[in-house]
Amino acid sequence: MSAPEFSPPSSTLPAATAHAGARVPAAEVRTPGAGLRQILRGPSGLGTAGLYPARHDKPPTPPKAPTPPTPSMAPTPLTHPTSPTRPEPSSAPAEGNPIPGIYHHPVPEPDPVRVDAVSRGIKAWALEEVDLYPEDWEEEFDGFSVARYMVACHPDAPTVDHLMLAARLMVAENAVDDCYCEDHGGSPVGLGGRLLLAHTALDPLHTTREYQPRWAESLHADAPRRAYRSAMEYFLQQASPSQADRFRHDMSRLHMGYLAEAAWAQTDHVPEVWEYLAMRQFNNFRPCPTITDTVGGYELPADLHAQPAMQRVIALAGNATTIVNDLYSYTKELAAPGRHLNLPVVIAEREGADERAAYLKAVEVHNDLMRDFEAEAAALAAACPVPSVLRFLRGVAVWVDGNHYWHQTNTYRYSLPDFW
Ligand SMILES: CC(C)=CCC/C(C)=C(\C)COP(=O)(O)OP(=O)(O)O
Ligand SMILES: [Mg+2]
Repeated sequence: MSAPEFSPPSSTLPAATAHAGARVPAAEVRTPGAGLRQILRGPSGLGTAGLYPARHDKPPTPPKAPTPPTPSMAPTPLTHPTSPTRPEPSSAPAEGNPIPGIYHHPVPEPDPVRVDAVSRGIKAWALEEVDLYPEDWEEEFDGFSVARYMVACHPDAPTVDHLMLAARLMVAENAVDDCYCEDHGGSPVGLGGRLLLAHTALDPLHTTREYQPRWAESLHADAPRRAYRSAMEYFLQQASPSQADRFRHDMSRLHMGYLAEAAWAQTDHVPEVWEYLAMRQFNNFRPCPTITDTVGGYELPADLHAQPAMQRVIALAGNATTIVNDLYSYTKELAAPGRHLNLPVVIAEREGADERAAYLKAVEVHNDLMRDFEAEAAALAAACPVPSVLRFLRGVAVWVDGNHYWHQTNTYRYSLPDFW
């Protein structure tokens, strides 16, 4: 199939929010033209509501008390054994406040039935299939709430098994970050070698008969490699070859970002703000939203994914989601030993701003990235209204929203600074 021609997004095209129910200050709302609204809205006839599982017209009201799971969707029964230990709580009410002034879109509470199923499945995988963590990390594993995260980010996944693809990769990616780079024994020293060898769990070594078995054995040598290897094996059962290659490319980007962060940490270098943003474009959530089509059970063709306009949309979305992390994890990172770079810290250091002013400027940077993402996504949707493109753009937008939801509500992990 050849890609339809479309021009690069133009700033003269009307911008649009891709979401109903966005809480945007009235002055900031730019109104899309009727034609563009129609494209962004997609089909609206009888029976099309199921295409927009995350769409809602009003911000959700937080539940007052835990509600029993309702069978609102019928997930495919999990084939995994039920975990012997307690999975993350699934039906607790959402907690946490959004950062004042942050531009975001609230999402409905993730389906508790699915959260429960993914929670059990991921715990069983972590404990029984990849021996991911020692017992005393269990609370932290549960507190991460990966099931709630993934169910919020992928409301269009056709089955729980599809959600499990995203959940395993998310856990594996965090295991590499924790064990190789950060909290759990990570260090910048020797990181390049560790990351490269772990990367071969995603992008296999092709070598001679003599050396192949030693490599294959190495993939079981530590938790990050076991997790990468297994999560990728599952992913390959569902992904097409080009979806798998897209994922490998995004993971190479991620690993390059980890290396730049580590190099700066080793020399205690604080980059300029734009340099930090460049590093964070690579040390980034990008590999997560870009699997939205695999998790959704369809494919954005490789030639459409590779279009510069699509690449720009993906990069802006990844950058917005990652600066969300910098903002919500700010106090956690300040409390950690040593200096941990994040956008407010770098702005304070390089632009001579006090902590509060730097933080508020970082919120504005995030908001600008979000608006640019939405404007470029709207322009691309208008220029290339191919169904897989429209669904992929919606999938990325929903991932952005689910990611904000998870950061806001993960009060086990994050808390806001006292700036307001
Ligand atoms: C899931 C995934 C691809 C993560 C890659 C990069 C990453 C770990 C983040 C974007 C999160 O940033 P950070 O390391 O600062 O995480 P915490 O603030 O510790 O939650
Ligand atoms: Mg962080």
